Amino acid sequence: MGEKRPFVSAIVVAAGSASRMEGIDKQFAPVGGIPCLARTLLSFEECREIGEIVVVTREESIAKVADLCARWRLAKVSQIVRGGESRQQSAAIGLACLDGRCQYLAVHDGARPLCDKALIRRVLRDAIAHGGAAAAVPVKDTIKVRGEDGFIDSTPDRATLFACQTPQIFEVGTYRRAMEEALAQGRDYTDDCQLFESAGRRVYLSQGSYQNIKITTPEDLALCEQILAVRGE
Ligand SMILES: Nc1ccn([C@@H]2O[C@H](COP(=O)(O)OP(=O)(O)OP(=O)(O)O)[C@@H](O)[C@H]2O)c(=O)n1
Ligand SMILES: C[C@](O)(CO)[C@H](O)COP(=O)(O)O
Repeated sequence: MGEKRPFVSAIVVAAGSASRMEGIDKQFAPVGGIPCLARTLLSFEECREIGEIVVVTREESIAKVADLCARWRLAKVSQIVRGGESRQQSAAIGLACLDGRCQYLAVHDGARPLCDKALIRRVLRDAIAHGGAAAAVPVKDTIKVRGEDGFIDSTPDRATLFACQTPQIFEVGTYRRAMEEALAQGRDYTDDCQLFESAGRRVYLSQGSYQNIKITTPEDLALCEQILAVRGE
């Protein structure tokens, strides 16, 4: 008999303001002919280890996201809720909606539509082994720390530097405690690893993918199309 698989929930955060997108609503922008958010959600839908998906969006987009879920037959989406002022607040709102069976929680940016199910599985395997894991890739450039005067202060050893991505997957009890403490103390982190680490827990860096880009500025949409063409999709 194999071991019982844990119940894994996903929170897809898509309630940002896309202020660097020059007016494009990136969650609904087409990526390979499919709205970005639908493509993101399909990867989690198709990953058999994922038991439910909570989508956090802007209030004015809730009906549009519901239509998108119906159109793309996203049966695992259990709730679509209004997000908060910061990414962490949006994650906290999603956290409050999870199925009581949830043991591991995957947090993923709605704006990363090229994450595939193999990547989700890889991070989940590491999260189960270590309590928490995040997709990450080695940085390609030499990174400089700039001083206030505009000159280079230092050059960290590149071999130790990784760009962190999502999904980031955690044992849910610790994540919940870390979130409660951070909210109570007014701490607000840009990613969930920092939150998990604030509870004294370590996060393993899993092998991410250079294709798993976050749509942040308009040229990232063109980059997505090129990546899909390389993949033959
Ligand atoms: N209050 C917020 C802020 C961000 N996000 C989500 O977190 C992910 C990563 O954030 P980012 O790419 O920075 O998105 P935006 O906040 O939309 O972009 P910007 O910072 O350019 O305004 C996105 O999927 C975004 O929708 C969220 O759910 N709620
Ligand atoms: C979580 C994240 O995607 C890791 O790269 C990132 O920190 C979120 O992006 P933001 O621009 O800081 O909201």
